[in-house]
Amino acid sequence: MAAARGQRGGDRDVPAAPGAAEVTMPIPPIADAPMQRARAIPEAAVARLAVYLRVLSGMAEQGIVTLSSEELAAAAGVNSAKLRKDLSYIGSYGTRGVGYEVSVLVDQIERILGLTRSHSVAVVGIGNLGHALANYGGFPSRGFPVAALFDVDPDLVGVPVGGLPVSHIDDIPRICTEREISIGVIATPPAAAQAVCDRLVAGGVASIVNFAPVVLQVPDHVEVRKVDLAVELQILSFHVARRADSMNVNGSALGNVDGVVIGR
Ligand SMILES: NC(=O)c1ccc[n+]([C@@H]2O[C@H](COP(=O)([O-])OP(=O)(O)OC[C@H]3O[C@@H](n4cnc5c(N)ncnc54)[C@H](O)[C@@H]3O)[C@@H](O)[C@H]2O)c1
Repeated sequence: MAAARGQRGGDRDVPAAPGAAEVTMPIPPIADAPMQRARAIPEAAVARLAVYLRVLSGMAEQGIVTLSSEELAAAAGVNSAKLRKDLSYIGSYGTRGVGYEVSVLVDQIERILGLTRSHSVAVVGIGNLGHALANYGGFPSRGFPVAALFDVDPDLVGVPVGGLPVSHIDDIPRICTEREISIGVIATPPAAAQAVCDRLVAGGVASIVNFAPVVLQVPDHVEVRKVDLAVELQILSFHVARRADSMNVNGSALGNVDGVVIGR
């Protein structure tokens, strides 16, 4: 059981859309980047850095050596001013007339995101979602090997999923400690999520991705990211409603959705 619980280390929704309210996050300690420890990066910018990294990695695979901020911004779907601001957080300003060196930028972003070493992942709840996550080949190649699977269902325990046998949840603390699991993914029904979270914390897991629609209570040193596709759909719905509403206003520059007045 987690001893001290509090909200500081509790759920944080994954930033949904560019332009969402920005929460400042301290850069985690990175052994080989001591100069950057003291700086803080807005949480939404951290999410965008991960997007830039994905785009840059694809470009590196295509043999692209340098690119301009406009090119990278277009490929990442953000405006170039925001991109330059994001890259300034990591001390990367590019070279006038040349742009950014792809390999250098990849290294810098990987260091800031703490991706210079791999983070072993445990998935708990091997149902529909857990099966998909366990079988997804994209995690190991991005530095997140799935190293443990857990479920409570006796029909699943011992059965390999994605090449890894499912273990019983009673073994979460021991196996997580032995396999040095750093990230736990919770894909159980909501009623089971808190107890599963407590077991992961007891096994030394300090980063949790929670798919269950429930707010988890965790000690301060534990970071929880809550992933909720329904929230993403609701945000899209909000933007659709906002666009439709502003069209109905017939040429007016303002729209009104559910009592919220939105400037265009
Ligand atoms: N966030 C999202 O976008 C999103 C999308 C889909 C599902 N979900 C959520 O993810 C969770 C899983 O959804 P699903 O469709 O895979 O459900 P599922 O019913 O197919 O699978 C749940 C699994 O959890 C296991 N389980 C039950 N109690 C457990 C416990 N105490 N410890 C360990 N395992 C336990 C079950 O045996 C089962 O294998 C649900 O909470 C669902 O609401 C979230």
